[in-house]
Amino acid sequence: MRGFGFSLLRSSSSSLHSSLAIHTATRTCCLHRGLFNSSHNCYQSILPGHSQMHRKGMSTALRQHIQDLSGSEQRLLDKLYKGLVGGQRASLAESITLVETQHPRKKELAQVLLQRVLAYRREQESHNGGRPVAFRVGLSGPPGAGKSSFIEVVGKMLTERGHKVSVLAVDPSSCTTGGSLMGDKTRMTELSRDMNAFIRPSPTSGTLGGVTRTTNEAIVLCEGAGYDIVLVETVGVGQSEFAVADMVDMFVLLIPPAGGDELQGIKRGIIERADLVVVTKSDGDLVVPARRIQAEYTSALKLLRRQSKSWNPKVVRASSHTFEGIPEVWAKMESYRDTMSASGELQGRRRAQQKVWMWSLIQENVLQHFQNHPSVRDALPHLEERVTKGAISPGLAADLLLKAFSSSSSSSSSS
Ligand SMILES: Nc1nc2c(ncn2[C@@H]2O[C@H](COP(=O)(O)OP(=O)(O)OP(=O)(O)O)[C@@H](O)[C@H]2O)c(=O)[nH]1
Repeated sequence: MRGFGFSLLRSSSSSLHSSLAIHTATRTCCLHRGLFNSSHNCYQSILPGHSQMHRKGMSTALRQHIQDLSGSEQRLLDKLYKGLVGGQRASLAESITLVETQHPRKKELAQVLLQRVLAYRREQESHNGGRPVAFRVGLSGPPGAGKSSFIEVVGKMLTERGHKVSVLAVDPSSCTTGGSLMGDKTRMTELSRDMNAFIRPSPTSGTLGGVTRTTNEAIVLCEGAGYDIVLVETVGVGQSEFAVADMVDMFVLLIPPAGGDELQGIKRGIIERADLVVVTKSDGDLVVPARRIQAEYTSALKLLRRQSKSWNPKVVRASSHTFEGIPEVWAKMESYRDTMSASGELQGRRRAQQKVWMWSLIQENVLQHFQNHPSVRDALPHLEERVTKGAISPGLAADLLLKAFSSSSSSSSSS
């Protein structure tokens, strides 16, 4: 029910828009309301696949969107959609740029495109016996763990085997500092030249919530463009690895064969989320420490609560330099996918992720509306100053701001 989940999700944020009376009745808002006011059946009516939709005519909800589009907007979306489902990389890149935009109208256009891609992907899934068309793998590890080297060799191996691989890199540093932990050097040089691979860094600004949304949406677009393996990479810093773990089928932790200090940054919580731990750089002099780390993590994992009824997390060693262990790592990943899919847990995980995604969107939107609300903006500098001087407590300041927000929201919505 992915398409349904997504439609509902957009409508939730839309309902917030209107109920909080943040937006006036602009054309943009009409697009939102068109979707929000549509009946439950309208959401379901966008579920039929692409060709079915064309046979029966477009769904009401989607048609409502399309009526509000100008001719040039419609042409742009048609061009992007056709290029994307036709597997054109340029169209995929342009579509991801559209979902990353901050421009309100373009954001709306991105949602129309996503609805169409979701409907198309559902059709693909139904041809696939209801099974997901792509395998989503999250990869995380401390800086220098060997992530890009690993993705490069695994990605090359997979494209040689006939897969289409996309790599989405989520860089948490871009959210806080505007800098980049991952983007400053050339990464995955060979894979980036491979015509069956698509590599895309996360946007360089915005909140983690924003990056989470755009990464989730980029995954949908990559799958629509025919990429059957989607790798989502992140550095093990901040909360981004938890966000990534919440958007993939399998979460893989990459650990270098380093001493205790270097491993201290690895959070216990994230080890619990790992379905597979790969000890990297297991070659030459590093084989001995790699074996030690493998043994340590194997015993540590035994003490942790099991996440799945059908899969026990494993710890393996691999070297991107010698290629030793790389095919075995992929074999473990396939075995995970098959086991979890057969038990239905994979599908269950995806369903649960839809809810997490919805709430992260709501959080992002509500906070943004709150911060942009005129009454909040007016009161904020003064209250912040009083809080920092210790004149009032943070709790009281928060209460006053929330009161200013809710009283003027309710008066504007009742007028
Ligand atoms: N010996 C050995 N060195 C490796 C291997 N894989 C990566 N390295 C080295 O480890 C260093 C870091 O590798 P990267 O692949 O850039 O690691 P990363 O995790 O992507 O690093 P960030 O981009 O900083 O997050 C480089 O100097 C690599 O040459 C390996 O399999 N064996």
